[in-house]
Amino acid sequence: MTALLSAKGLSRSFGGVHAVRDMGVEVREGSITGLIGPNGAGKSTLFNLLSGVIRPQSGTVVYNGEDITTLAPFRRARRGMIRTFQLSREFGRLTVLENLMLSPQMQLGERLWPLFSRPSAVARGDAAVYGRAEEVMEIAALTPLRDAYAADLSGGQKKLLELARTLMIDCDLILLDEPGAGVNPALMGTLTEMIHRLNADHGKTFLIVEHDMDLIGRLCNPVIVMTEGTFLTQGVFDTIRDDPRVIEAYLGGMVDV
Ligand SMILES: Nc1ncnc2c1ncn2[C@@H]1O[C@H](COP(=O)(O)OP(=O)(O)OP(=O)(O)O)[C@@H](O)[C@H]1O
Repeated sequence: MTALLSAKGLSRSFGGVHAVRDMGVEVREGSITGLIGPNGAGKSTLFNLLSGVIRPQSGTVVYNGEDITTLAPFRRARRGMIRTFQLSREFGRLTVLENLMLSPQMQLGERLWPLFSRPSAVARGDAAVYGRAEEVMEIAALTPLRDAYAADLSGGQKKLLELARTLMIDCDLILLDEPGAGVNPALMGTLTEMIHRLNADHGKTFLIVEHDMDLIGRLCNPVIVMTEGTFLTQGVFDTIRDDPRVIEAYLGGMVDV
């Protein structure tokens, strides 16, 4: 399999802190690749560099053979690469359906104002967008919640909505930032199953940053380990878990892998 996303020599400092230094990463097409590391290892900064939220001070990011190092996030989205955020970014006073219908405009950098100034346009919507929203709600088990306000959803339901919103545009690569954070065990099963199905049945490639090792172990191959801003190792989860260098990196932070 070829690399859908590849980054080389990425570095980014904040003041004197080298959050990411000389970091390389490859995400194979069709994989669910995990990214782990102790607190402060640089995972979120790397995610921000890969998704274009911040620019690297050195290094390159290549997606689908194209150098996208300096492209804005919405331009990356237009090329088929979408990300979610650790804290869900839904509109609390809109329903699940309305959030989904707004999502393409948001992700593709189009103007939102006309939609808010003409709320009936959201309700009516474009037939194709409405149809896609119905499909996505089915995939994400959100159909029973279609008219619920996003603000009233549980933490786990918000994570499902966040993931569902990425499906509203035609994307190949989804970057998930801690999808399991704040999700109760019952919904964790639904979320894990959804990611698995999107990969196996819909051909989506994933890069997932996650602290929940159960989710990483169940879904991800390979698993990339970062520590102190840079690449430590990568491999299958069972090997990574027993690697003394990985244990040492985590034990420095007094956390079991
Ligand atoms: N905007 C910023 N300004 C200053 N320092 C920052 C900034 N962003 C990140 N850092 C620092 O860079 C280092 C890496 O942080 P980062 O959030 O990328 O790590 P992480 O692996 O995602 O951590 P966690 O697992 O706790 O979310 C940390 O020392 C952090 O304090």
